[in-house]
Amino acid sequence: MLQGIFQQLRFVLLNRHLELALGVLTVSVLLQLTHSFCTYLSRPKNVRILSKPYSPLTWFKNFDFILNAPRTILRGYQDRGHAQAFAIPSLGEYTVLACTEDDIKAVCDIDEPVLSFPEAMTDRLKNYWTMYGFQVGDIDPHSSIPMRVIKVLLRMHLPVLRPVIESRIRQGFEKALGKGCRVDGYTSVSTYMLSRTVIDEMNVRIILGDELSEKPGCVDTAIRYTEDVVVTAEICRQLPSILTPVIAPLMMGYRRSMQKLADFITPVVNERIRRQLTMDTSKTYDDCIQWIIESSRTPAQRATKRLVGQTIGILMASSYQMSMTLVYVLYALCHHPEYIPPLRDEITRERHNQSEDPFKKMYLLDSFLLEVARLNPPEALTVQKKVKLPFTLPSGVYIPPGNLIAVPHQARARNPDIFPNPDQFDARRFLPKHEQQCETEAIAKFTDVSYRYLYWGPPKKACPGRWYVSHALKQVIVHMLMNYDFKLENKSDTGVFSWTTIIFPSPTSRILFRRRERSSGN
Ligand code: HEM
Repeated sequence: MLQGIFQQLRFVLLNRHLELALGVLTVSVLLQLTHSFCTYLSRPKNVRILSKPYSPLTWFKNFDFILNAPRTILRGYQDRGHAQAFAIPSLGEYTVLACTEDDIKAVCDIDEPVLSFPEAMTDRLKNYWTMYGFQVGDIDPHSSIPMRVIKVLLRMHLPVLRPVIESRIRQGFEKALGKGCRVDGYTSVSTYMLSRTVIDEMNVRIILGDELSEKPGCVDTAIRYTEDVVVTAEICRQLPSILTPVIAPLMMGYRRSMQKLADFITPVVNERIRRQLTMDTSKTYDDCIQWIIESSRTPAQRATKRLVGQTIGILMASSYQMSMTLVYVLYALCHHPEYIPPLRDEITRERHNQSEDPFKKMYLLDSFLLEVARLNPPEALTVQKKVKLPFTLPSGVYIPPGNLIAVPHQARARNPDIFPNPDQFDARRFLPKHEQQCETEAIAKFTDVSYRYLYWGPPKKACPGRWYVSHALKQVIVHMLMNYDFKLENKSDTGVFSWTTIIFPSPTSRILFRRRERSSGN
């Protein structure tokens, strides 16, 4: 019987092209209609919805969401005087945007089983297919392993890792600038590629350790892998989820970056486990692979594939947002060179003081980073959560399960009631009015979290990597400022483009670097 079905299928595929095309079209239209109807049934109530998912133009509107989501969200936020929640149909569900202080606090503070951040991320990143089978779930239900590794162990080791990070930064700059071309005494490089190379040189060492970061091809494979994940996940998001098990492996298999990365990591994991089991302490390690192994306790957590998937997951979480932030730092320094001399003075002063934490009193640097991040978030939305149980916001908006909820972070950063003169870049915005107050008042740090400034997510469960990000980015900025002069090749080439709610820096921008004559030798 099975043979008969295959023969019929073969016949249709070979001889009935027209019927086949019509069949595919009919199934697609039926799927879309069913989908629109289901989306309509689960629409949020008591809230303004910016457009209707069941209109015949839905597919075009999906394109609008893909290409213009940050602009649509900004308009929706401003139209209502920043004071009311609103909803937009995204790609198969509604995203409700919480705008009032009470709504925002509720979205930040309410978690599983009502609202879920991991589920929103799983839907988006298709972890199982893009992170070597890694899934959040029963094996480590509260993500305690990555939390301990990043929030406790990595943060604790930052002072001892400082020289290692510094040498990786130097290596990253040399590698990126080595590929540049000479222009009027400067070296011209792609701003994005420079940032990626420096950040990934550093992250690969911190996460995968000395041995792998020195292995030829490992850093480049890591860069290719994170690019592949973003492209694969975003394409799968546009298609019916039933196609993910087919499309995702095909796309991830095209350059084989995930498998190659796993091939680099697996023998190292196995060797480290062997050493742990035989109590061989002849070598010590200070990297995330080691801390993941030490933090994994149950047999399921300690399975090699799970340990490799967990490592790859952390590598992915650490990569693209950090390099995008470095691009925006470069743009800000080039567009506002007036901040370069005071930043250099602050660095020189703190070097003379030789304090244990060299960044503790670099107040301007913290304020500068807070301002760069305020105006250049990597996403238009923050605190993105999937609604798992029916949920009503304090303002009365009712959201059925299956929808998304989030805070319009980028739009809020331009709200004059929260940040006066919001469109102006002011690197001193987060500093007290008088310099003397820096010694007596609590000064804003780049790692601070608050309901007003949600760059790191919800205050009670914010990004665990923020201390590493802050520390590492400050080291990169200090290295750049003290060793190089730099300027953009074309100042107007620093725009951004968006794909759904992700905001990317322009890939065409180029930057010119030249060694400073009186380099401090950092
Ligand atoms: C500029 C760089 C970064 C930004 C802007 C950023 C921002 C965020 C945000 C907004 C969240 C979501 C929190 C939530 O809504 O619950 C998050 C989660 C997370 N981040 Fe980061 N992040 C950055 C870098 C990193 C790095 C370098 C690491 C790892 C070393 C990391 C590890 C994580 C992890 C593991 C989570 C999930 C936390 C959870 O499950 O609750 N991030 N990050």
